Amino acid sequence: MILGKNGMSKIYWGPAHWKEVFPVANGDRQSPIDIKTEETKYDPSLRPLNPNYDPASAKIILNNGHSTSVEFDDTVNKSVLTGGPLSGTYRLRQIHFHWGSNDEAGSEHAVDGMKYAAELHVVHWNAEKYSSFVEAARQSDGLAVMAVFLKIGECNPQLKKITDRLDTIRIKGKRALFTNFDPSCLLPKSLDYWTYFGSLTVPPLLESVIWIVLREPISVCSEQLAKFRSLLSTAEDEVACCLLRNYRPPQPLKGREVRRN
Ligand SMILES: CCc1c(F)c(F)c(S(N)(=O)=O)c(F)c1F
Ligand SMILES: [Zn+2]
Repeated sequence: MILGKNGMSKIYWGPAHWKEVFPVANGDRQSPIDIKTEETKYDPSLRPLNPNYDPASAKIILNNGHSTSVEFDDTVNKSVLTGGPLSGTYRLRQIHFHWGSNDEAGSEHAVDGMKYAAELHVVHWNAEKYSSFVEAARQSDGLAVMAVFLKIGECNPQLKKITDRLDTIRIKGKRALFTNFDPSCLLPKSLDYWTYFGSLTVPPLLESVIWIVLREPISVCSEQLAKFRSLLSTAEDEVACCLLRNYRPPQPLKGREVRRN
């Protein structure tokens, strides 16, 4: 672990320093990206997305200091994603969010330079080819992440199930039971998408993600976003610091193609 002069791991110094610890940060398939809609390519071979989730798979909601996530039981093929650009069955692992310090920015991906207020990531791994999430995360086709934009507007009643629990996991490391939840309730009406080959947007930035970015946003209101910002990035024994923003800026496309269905 490389520690800076302030005793903090360089990872916590933010995206500009990640390349010092993870050289892949300057790789050829980094995420997120700014999607230039005019340059996306229609691909007739792309199939409809087929998310199939069992609400009983939901287990816990937690604050890991970098985001809040809902973790699912991924020991069996109970909640899976198939179709779209994917070959085979990808098992649901967790969902988490990215947001900013105000409503003007917060999403990781951008569309023609425009950022949304926040972004939901639904993380899956290729359980057909690999025996664990950790192994899959090291393979070029190991992970599939569905990204959903959150646009400022009406309060979102489905998101309320999550934002109402955030005050019980304010401190980094806190977790709470969270079951009977089907993340499909957070998907927009249309499952039309853009897809491209990319990476984790958080360290270790592994280039193992097939990104599936839904074109239609869901709504979120300012009061709901304020609850995400009141989460703490610090643990019990540390000076409290709010998790005000946790998005990585767009990375160079490096010649990659973005396809659409
Ligand atoms: C469970 C570990 C994990 C991922 F697998 C992942 F894909 C992403 S992200 N932002 O690229 O979707 C995370 F932020 C993350 F923490
Ligand atoms: Zn993410």
